[in-house]
Parts: sequence; C-alpha cells; structure tokens
Amino acid sequence: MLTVDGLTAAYGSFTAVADVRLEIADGEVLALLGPSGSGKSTLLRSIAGLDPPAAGTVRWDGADLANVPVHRRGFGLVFQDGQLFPHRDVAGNIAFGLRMHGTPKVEQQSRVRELLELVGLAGYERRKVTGLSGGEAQRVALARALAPRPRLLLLDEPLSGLDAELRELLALDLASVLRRAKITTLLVTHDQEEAFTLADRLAVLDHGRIQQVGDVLDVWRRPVDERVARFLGVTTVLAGEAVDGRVTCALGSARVPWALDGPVSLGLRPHALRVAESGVEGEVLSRVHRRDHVRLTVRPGSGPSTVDAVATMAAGVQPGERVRLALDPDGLAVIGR
Ligand SMILES: Nc1ncnc2c1ncn2[C@@H]1O[C@H](COP(=O)(O)OP(=O)(O)OP(=O)(O)O)[C@@H](O)[C@H]1O
Repeated sequence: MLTVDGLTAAYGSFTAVADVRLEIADGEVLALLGPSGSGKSTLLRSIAGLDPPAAGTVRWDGADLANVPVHRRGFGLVFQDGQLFPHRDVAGNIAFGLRMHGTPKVEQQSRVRELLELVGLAGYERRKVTGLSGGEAQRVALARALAPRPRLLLLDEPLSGLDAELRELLALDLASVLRRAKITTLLVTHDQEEAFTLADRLAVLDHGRIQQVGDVLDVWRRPVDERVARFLGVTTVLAGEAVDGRVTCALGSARVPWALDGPVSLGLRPHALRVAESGVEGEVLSRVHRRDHVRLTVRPGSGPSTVDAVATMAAGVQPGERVRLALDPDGLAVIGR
C-alpha cells in the first residue's frame, strides 16, 4: 500500500503541491485529476522519487522511501511520450528492467512474449521502435514498465499524445490490463473520460491541493464544491429541494437517490437536460454537432437564463425552435453534501 502524507513540493519559492495526503490500496487504480498546472505531474514525480519533496513522506507498506532511489522503489513509470530507447528493438526495450535485475535470458524472453500478448502486440519482438505508431509505442512503454512486476505503476498522461479514437480504444485496453493483473496504479490525467474508464477512485487536485478523494461515482455525483463540480463537467448550478430521493428545481424534478432531504445545490451537466416529449419548455439558441449527439443552448421558460442540453441527431432540432427538456439524473450532481 502506498501512503503519501503531508507531501509538499516546490520549485524555488513556488509551492506546486501542498500538504497532500493520499493512500492507494493494493490492486487499486487511483486517478489524479486536475486542471493544467494543478500539480499532478509534480506530485507523481515526488512519489516516484524523481524530485525530492520539500516536506512530507512517501511510504510503501509503512516503510519510508525518502532514502530509496527511483530505480530501487519497485515502481514502473510511463510518461506521455513513452520515451523508448530508440537504438533497441521492441524486445530490447521491454527486457530493459529485467536485464538490470539480472533475470536469466530465457526468462526474459518468455516475459517479453507474455507482455506483448498482454498489450496486444504479440510477435512484435524484433520490430524497431522508431517505426511504431504512437499507440503501439505507448503499448510497448507500458509493457516495459510492467516487465519487472512493479509494485506500483505510475502513469503520467499515458494516452494524451494520441488522437481521440485511439485514446479511447487504448484506455479500454489499459483498463482491462490493469484489472486482470490487479496492478496498483496512480494515473495522472486531465481527461475525465479516461479517469472514469480506468480508475476505482478519484483524487481531484487544484492549485496543488487535494480537493476531494473518493470512489469515482461518488465524486461524480457529489462534488464537494462548485469549483470541483464545474471541473467535473457541471455547467449550470441551481437551487433545488430533495424529498425522499426526489429533487425538484426550476427545471423540473428527477429521482436522485443520493440526495439527502432538504435544500440542495444542484449541478447540471449538459446531458442532465434532454429534449423530450414533456418537461420545461424553452427556445433553442444554438446547436453544435458532437460525435454521437447534438449539444444545444436553450433559453428555458423558467429558472436560469440559458442552459446546456442534449438532443439526439435524429431529432433534428434547429435554433429558434421550441423544445421541451426533461431532467436526466445521470447528468446531475448534488454539490457539497
Ligand atoms: N521545473 C519547473 N520549474 C518551475 N515551475 C514548474 C516546473 N515544473 C512545473 N512547474 C509549475 O508547477 C505547477 C504545477 O505543474 P505540474 O506540471 O505539476 O502541473 P500538471 O497538473 O501536471 O499540469 P499539466 O496537466 O499541464 O501537465 C505549474 O504552475 C507549473 O508551471
């Protein structure tokens, strides 16, 4: 188990990470999510031992790692651009850590084969890494990090250099690799989709401080404050009232079993409002095509002056038309409670 306690990291007089407390249980995947510049990479580098922290401790199963250098921590690292060794072939890259550990050659070869299968690149042993696609190179980087059976895998935006479609595909593959092999992982990302696909728990970092840690779904449904809610996709915040697991607000009502009775601050993501047969009426102000739906801006007859909403492409809704919007609980967050 990884335990980070009171960790503070600074660049000169600038504190990039302040007093971070985190735990990652064995076999758990924790995603560290936060806006650009929030300190995610700095925190990961401190945990890896690449940069010594200004204060605080990093422990593994209770043992302080302060005097343990990077290569002795038993951690595997993957960065955005895999940083493969260009003069070695695929097998040579994957076997690197094994060679360092003095693993016998035959064992190295079978481990390389096993890992190439795991990352979906069986038969790639003798390929030059300079001829690999971005997605293939990241798979090799992952295989290289996993080869010495690290006790913790540290992934820093491992998919963000890839195009959207490949990123989604690789995120699903990576999720299955981590689950199957039960690999304890800290994933740094600014991409919510990626965090959701891969992680069991989520830590939201902002201005170098952890704002919230919890199970992915719980953080998604119950962000601690409006800033975290907005970072997690909420675009409209309005007051509501919860009674027996049902929330009512100016835009309608919906079953929200995780809301406690009483006044609530309700966060709406765009898909919390869907064009439907019944619901609050409004005028469509604009529309944008997304990959699998249409995103609208609507001026509703009650409540906020404008809201985001979604429609199916088949609905063919145009600006100027009047529509009805129904609340979808999947897009709702209850902020702060
Ligand atoms: N080598 C450095 N020297 C000085 N300041 C730095 C250095 N590296 C990072 N910083 C600053 O520390 C803060 C945190 O940076 P960090 O790279 O950890 O953020 P991040 O959340 O990983 O951002 P991104 O998602 O953009 O990679 C930023 O304000 C950044 O400008």
